[in-house]
Amino acid sequence: MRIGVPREIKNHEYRVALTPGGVRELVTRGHLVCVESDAGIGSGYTDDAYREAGAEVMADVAAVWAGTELILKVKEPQAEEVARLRPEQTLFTYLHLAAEERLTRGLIESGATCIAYETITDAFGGLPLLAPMSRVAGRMAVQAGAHSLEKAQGGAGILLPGVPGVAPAKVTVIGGGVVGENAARMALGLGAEVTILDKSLARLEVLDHRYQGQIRTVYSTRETLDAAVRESDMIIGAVLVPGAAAPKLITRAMLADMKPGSVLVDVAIDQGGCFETSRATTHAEPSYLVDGIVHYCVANMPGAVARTSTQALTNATLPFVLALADKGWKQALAEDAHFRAGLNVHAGQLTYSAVGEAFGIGTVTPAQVLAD
Ligand SMILES: NC(=O)C1=CN([C@@H]2O[C@H](COP(=O)(O)OP(=O)(O)OC[C@H]3O[C@@H](n4cnc5c(N)ncnc54)[C@H](O)[C@@H]3O)[C@@H](O)[C@H]2O)C=CC1
Ligand SMILES: CC(=O)C(=O)O
Ligand SMILES: [Mg+2]
Repeated sequence: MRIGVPREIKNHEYRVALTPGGVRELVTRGHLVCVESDAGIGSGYTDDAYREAGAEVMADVAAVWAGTELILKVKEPQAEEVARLRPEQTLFTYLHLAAEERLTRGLIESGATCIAYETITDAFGGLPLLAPMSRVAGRMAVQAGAHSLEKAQGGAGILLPGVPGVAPAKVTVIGGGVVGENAARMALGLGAEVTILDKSLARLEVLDHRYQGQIRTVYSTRETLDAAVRESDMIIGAVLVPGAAAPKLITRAMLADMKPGSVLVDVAIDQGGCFETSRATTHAEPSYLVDGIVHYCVANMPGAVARTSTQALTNATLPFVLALADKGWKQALAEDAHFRAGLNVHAGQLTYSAVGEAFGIGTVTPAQVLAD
């Protein structure tokens, strides 16, 4: 199969969808991999490293898209990339469609087969291609939040761990999944006082057991959210309803109850955000103030630590990439129900019901598509 790896073009996105090691795996199996010049440079991989691994490095981005059957990316396609997609092509990348109606309609119109990393499932109820980046984003959320608490960023001027004689900051994490647990671990390690809110008692039980009282676990209700808003110096939004738009858990009116200069880090922004006042930002201008509260809402946080993130992402995607290349999308998805859950769009039809519900678009199931 001919496989294309374009350079990522989203603002301050430095990851790449395949390492030279991944290229070598594909080439060894007889596939042809076309990598756009400088696609890996932000992650520390030179064009020569890709050539040595057996890739064809192409300066012309149009040729990478035009000459290949499978396109591997990291971030959702930008408008100029959607325009390059063809009906016979398969696109494998993060999509986060429930947050972007225009992109959803664009992919439907393209006629291409679009498989989202973030909706692929595993046998343990997890999301194995979201998890590596959720670990990165969870850990980064505390770094970003700590920076945002500094006066120069509009923050309250609080040092997360405090110092002897001065109390540490209070950090609340809403959603104790992969992002939430990683954020809580970092905040704990830095000496903050950490609380996790979740709707899942089973998840809170796991966290309680794992952290042996070092992290408070609280069932998420209107009442406990109100208390978190009043008491916290930093709140990290880390909820997920897979594939669906994030629920708005903190409204604008609630900001009035927060301490001035407190910080909201909305990691769930890639699914639309879980705070009413969140809007997606980029690493160029990551935060803004609303009613005296600092908002950090970068939708591609792992892009800033591209070397770590590219390696972690491609470790997880490679087995799925190999299956697509060896078998073609139809057989690969037919043989694996968890991989099939990644199918979001095929031949002009939406195949993911939570996205259909978000935008009032009719859907068919992946199983129906495969039966055709
Ligand atoms: N901004 C960025 O750069 C990145 C964002 N993300 C996003 O972070 C979000 C979280 O991802 P993961 O931690 O991997 O998901 P996860 O599925 O591991 O965890 C989500 C948690 O939220 C809980 N939850 C759901 N609804 C809730 C509610 N109403 N109240 C309280 N808790 C609730 C669930 O019980 C679950 O424990 C996703 O939207 C993901 O796409 C992930 C990586 C990078
Ligand atoms: C998960 C995601 O959207 C990211 O890593 O950018
Ligand atoms: Mg996005």
